[in-house]
Amino acid sequence: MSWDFTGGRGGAGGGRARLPSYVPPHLRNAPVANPYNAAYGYSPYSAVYNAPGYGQYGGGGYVLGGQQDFAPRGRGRRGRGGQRRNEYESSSSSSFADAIAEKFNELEVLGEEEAAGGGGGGINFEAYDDIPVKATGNEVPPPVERFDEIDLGEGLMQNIRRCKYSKPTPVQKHAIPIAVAGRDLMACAQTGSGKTAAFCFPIISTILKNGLNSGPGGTRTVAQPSALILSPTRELSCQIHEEAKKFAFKTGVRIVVAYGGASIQQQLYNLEKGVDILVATPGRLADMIDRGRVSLKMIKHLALDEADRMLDMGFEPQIRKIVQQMGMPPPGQRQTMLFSATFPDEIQRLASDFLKDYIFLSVGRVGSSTGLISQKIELVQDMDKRSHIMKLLHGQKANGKRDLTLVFTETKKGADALEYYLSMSGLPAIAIHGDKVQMERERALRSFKAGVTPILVATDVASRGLDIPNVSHVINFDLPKDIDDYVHRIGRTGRAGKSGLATAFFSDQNMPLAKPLVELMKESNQEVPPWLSEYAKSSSNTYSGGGRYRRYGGGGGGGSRHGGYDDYRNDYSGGGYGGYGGASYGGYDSGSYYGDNDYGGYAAPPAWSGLGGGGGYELGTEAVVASGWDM
Ligand SMILES: Nc1ncnc2c1ncn2[C@@H]1O[C@H](COP(=O)(O)OP(=O)(O)OP(=O)(O)O)[C@@H](O)[C@H]1O
Repeated sequence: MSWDFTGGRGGAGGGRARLPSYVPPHLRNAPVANPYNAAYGYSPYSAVYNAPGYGQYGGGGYVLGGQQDFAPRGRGRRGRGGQRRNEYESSSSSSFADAIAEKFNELEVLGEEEAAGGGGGGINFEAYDDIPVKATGNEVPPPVERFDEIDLGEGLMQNIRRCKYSKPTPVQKHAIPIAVAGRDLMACAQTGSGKTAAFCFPIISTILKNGLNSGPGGTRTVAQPSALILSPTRELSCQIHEEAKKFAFKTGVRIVVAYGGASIQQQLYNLEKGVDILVATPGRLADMIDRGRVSLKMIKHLALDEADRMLDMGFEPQIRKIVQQMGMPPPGQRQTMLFSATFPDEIQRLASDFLKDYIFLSVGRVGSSTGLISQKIELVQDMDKRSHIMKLLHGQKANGKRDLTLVFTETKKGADALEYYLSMSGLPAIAIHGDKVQMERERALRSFKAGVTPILVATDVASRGLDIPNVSHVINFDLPKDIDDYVHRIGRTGRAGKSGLATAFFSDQNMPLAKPLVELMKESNQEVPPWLSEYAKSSSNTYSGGGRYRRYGGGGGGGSRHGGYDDYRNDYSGGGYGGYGGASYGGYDSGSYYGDNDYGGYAAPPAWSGLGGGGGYELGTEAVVASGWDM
């Protein structure tokens, strides 16, 4: 990938997004357009990591093997000008991604042979070879090896070829046939493994088969989408919207996005033009329903991305209201699909209320990180963190490392302070968190993606789902309290078969995380520093683990089945959800992150607690309101 910031992005054509006029802190009062580019330059991000194959695990699942190389991410080619606009696109935002979508029409459609996997776009996804796959439930539809084994419809197939998705990823191989068969699905697959397409393709394909809800130019005042995709953050909803538009390009399927912090009038206007698929954050959607502008009574497909987060204590009441009390057809009359990289049992249990006769699919050592990410944990006390990160970033610069670096802090204030510190020290950094207005958030993300400000300091608002090419390094300046949050954070790198580095600063305050961190690193074949193993041993007597929910544990107290999440129904023995003994990580860490979000103003519900050892779950009494997750 090459970068040119002199007149828009890439190639020679017109109609591209201009760089934002925003000037990041380090550049204020400086005349240079892109000092990082000047100082560092950019190079292609092309490393392919050959991860060791994972072993199979038993228990009735089917196991995938063989070659699974697939094409690079569907960014397509840059270049060739033109201002043509996708006639079906909504125009809610003139984002950077919009400019890419505009160019989509220009992309060459691969020939059948190439699309069937001949070329694979030059990237070999050997990392996914022998990945363990398990599907439980009644009459599980068999997986496919190629997209054209399923009747997805010619329009969608063309777009798949345009995206240069030459082969389905493992989660797509399994999830798409299940979803196209109309089955409910709870799917757990590693970060960056292609879950978005896994739920978008079946939705688009089924809508195409069943007929469009409303063509462009309709004038409904109450929008009645037939599919709803919910995600926890505004940025993620925008990203899903952009992806879905590419998949539905020129098919006539209308996709609209609704999220907080942006003009509701514009979004309502987009809905009036007709909508088949609504991508939304919960707060804005509830607002639109309350205003009588959206009706859910025609919903045939419901997808929750980052589903464990959506059913986590901060969101669960809102989601339950939307799904159960706002006119949506009940399970059985709609299809429900839940996707995430992590799926604690307690969340699975909650989620099962929304599903009927569902299939649980786990792909990869789910809940663990992918072997594509090389993890480094360093012992750094709080007072030394700043000097340490400076060394790290300067080292990167000296090594010619020119890709993007994402730095996570625990608090919004911490993010601002670190942004300022780095900027003042001559490093081009910008912050994103929930106290920034939406425009600032979007600008920060754009500036980061474009490489203008190649260091993004973020709270957990950026920890899930975001697919940013070229993020080669994730630094946990502050480690999260919960191991699953760590999994999602480091998952911003090492995506779609590429390798990445994740460095974490571990301080005394992170002792509760030592044990789950060691387990996770071992599962991902990472080298565990001896001091961390020692910490893990000593902390395991004191702490019950670093997670809010149970991650591991064998049914009936028999230790670990495998490292990660499994269908919670396997634990069910008719008398409650007990038997979480053995290696179970229970417990709830206080200090978690239920801050403001885009529907704002709710009191954080009671915390889950006491999940280890005895089984079941109970409500605790502490309502924790803190800093990181903020939309
Ligand atoms: N079949 C495919 N061939 C090539 N690239 C693909 C394919 N499917 C998805 N991708 C690319 O892989 C990248 C990651 O996909 P996606 O964002 O859907 O991952 P994810 O599993 O949802 O990750 P996360 O858990 O972090 O949300 C995207 O850039 C996407 O375009």
